[in-house]
Amino acid sequence: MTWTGMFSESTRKTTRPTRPRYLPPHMRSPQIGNASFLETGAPELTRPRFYSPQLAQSTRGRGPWLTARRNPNWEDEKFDELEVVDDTLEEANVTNNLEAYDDIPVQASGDNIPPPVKTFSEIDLGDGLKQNIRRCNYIKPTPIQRHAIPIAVAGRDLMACAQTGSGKTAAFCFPIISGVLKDSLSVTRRVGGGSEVACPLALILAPTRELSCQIYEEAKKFAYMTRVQIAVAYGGTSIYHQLRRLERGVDILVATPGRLVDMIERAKVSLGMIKYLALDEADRMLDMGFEPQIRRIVEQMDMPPPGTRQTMLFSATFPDEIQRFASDFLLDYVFLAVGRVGSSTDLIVQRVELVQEMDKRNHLLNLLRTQRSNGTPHSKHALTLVFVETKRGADKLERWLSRNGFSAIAMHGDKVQMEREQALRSFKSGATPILVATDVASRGLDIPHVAHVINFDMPKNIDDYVHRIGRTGRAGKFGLATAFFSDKNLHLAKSLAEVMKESSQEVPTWLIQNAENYSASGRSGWVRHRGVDYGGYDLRKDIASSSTYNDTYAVPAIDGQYAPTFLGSGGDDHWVASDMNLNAAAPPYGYGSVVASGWD
Ligand SMILES: Nc1ncnc2c1ncn2[C@@H]1O[C@H](COP(=O)(O)OP(=O)(O)OP(=O)(O)O)[C@@H](O)[C@H]1O
Repeated sequence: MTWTGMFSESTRKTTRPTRPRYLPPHMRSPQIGNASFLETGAPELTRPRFYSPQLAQSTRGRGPWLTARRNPNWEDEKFDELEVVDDTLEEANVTNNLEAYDDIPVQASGDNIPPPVKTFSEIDLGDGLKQNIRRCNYIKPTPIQRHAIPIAVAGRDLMACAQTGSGKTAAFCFPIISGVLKDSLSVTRRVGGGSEVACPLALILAPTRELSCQIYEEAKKFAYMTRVQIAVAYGGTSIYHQLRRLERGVDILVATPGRLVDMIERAKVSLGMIKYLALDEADRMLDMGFEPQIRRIVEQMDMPPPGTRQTMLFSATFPDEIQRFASDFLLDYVFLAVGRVGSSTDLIVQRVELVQEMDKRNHLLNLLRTQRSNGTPHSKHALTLVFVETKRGADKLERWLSRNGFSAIAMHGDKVQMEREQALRSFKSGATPILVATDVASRGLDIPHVAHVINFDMPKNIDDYVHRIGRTGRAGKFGLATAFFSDKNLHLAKSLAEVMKESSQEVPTWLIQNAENYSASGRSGWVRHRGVDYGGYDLRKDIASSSTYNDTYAVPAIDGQYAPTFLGSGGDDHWVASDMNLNAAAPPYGYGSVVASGWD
């Protein structure tokens, strides 16, 4: 029986035949070709290669689509009984274009790397989890999942980089859930003096409240009916309810660092039993903002040391200095880079426009008007995410847009948590199709139907740019990203041009010119490490050049289809984009690494 067959059978058995079938986010109505709605030269995008007419047919006209929701009675929640919202989209094109990632190069380094798999069924994940993977309609693993899951299931520490929207959440959730299932299931353990202390086996840390909620929701789906207990702890909301929940026992705790430290200090959570530690957006978690808290949690509370616990770090970007920090938390780890990491996928059409600060608002209005007249004005599914630099700027732009006939809502760190959640809900549902946000929304959020990301203000660095635009073009779908580039952003010209070039985007001549002028003026701008400052590069290779350390191994072939290619042997072969010769073809990947193509 095929997976699809089994899935249909299980839905037939449901006791609520009138309820629509659960559809995971990536199977819901996509914005195919919505990057072509701008008149001003946006490339026509073609229908994804893996479009399924059968699925589209079977869902057409059914009306409601399903979305996950937070349910306080989580224990009673049924996988196929999640909240239903009305979907007015006539043509419910259902896509699964994950084949878009097929040709992505993969670099793995470390000792004795477990080989990748081609299917989920090749890995011993446990029946319950496998059934949920089918329920989620994850037919085949994405490249990061193909490589990372076997490494993690083998118990290895892992530092993994993969492009935004390519499925990293499942890549760390599956091994954790499967590991917890294999360990005897925990309940709240009583420690000392009769006080109730929750002792989770796994801890997943994320930088924002919204992202921790999202991971929690995902993990709950993956762990549905497995008896694995999952809870979430994040700030800005009542700690009392979260503590009550923990008292009922927890195996996997998803948390933001601040709230977790609070709970540990109140002796409500102990990390003494942790076997699995995952840091999502790991580079953000270890940068200057979070590093002291993370160090405290990982090194100064009662968490078992590296070697006793398994540690997994995931992000789309991994700057050198963060890798240096991170290696303190890891033991004999595998470094995995899927794709030329940090470069965004060519699923995202990137446009950059030269706009002076004072003209930005009018420029935005024109852009949105054009979008409205060319696009699908009555569809609430073409969502636009506008990034600004400051919280005040977000509020002001929200008001300006509303005054000018565009329904917009702001989200930033000065809003209370309820307002933040409300803004996100309103945006996700399409009720307010424009979200004006600060970087609080730049990382990890998986919002279906984000068709257009506009960098109204450019971010401080190119990593943030990559994460921001990664809110569109996810799970193989197409997206559009527009950047307003002003005099204030000259330091970003070079790295922006490089990111665009590497994602096969057309780089405007004026941008290249600006980058050259900036370099010529003696200022270095955003300096990239060997052409990959924003992306993934195993730092241990630097050690290798000054010692006998040799850490790069071929990724083993699968059925002869997976022929690794050796692309060079040292730093000299690397493409260094410093001369700004951006039109010269850069080697696709390098770093003296052994690379292999995507997953088939
Ligand atoms: N194997 C799969 N098959 C189908 N869909 C998948 C698969 N893996 C992940 N997805 C879907 O892809 C989308 C993106 O996944 P996810 O949010 O994990 O990306 P990510 O790599 O963590 O992105 P970011 O870097 O922005 O955090 C989600 O909607 C998820 O449900």
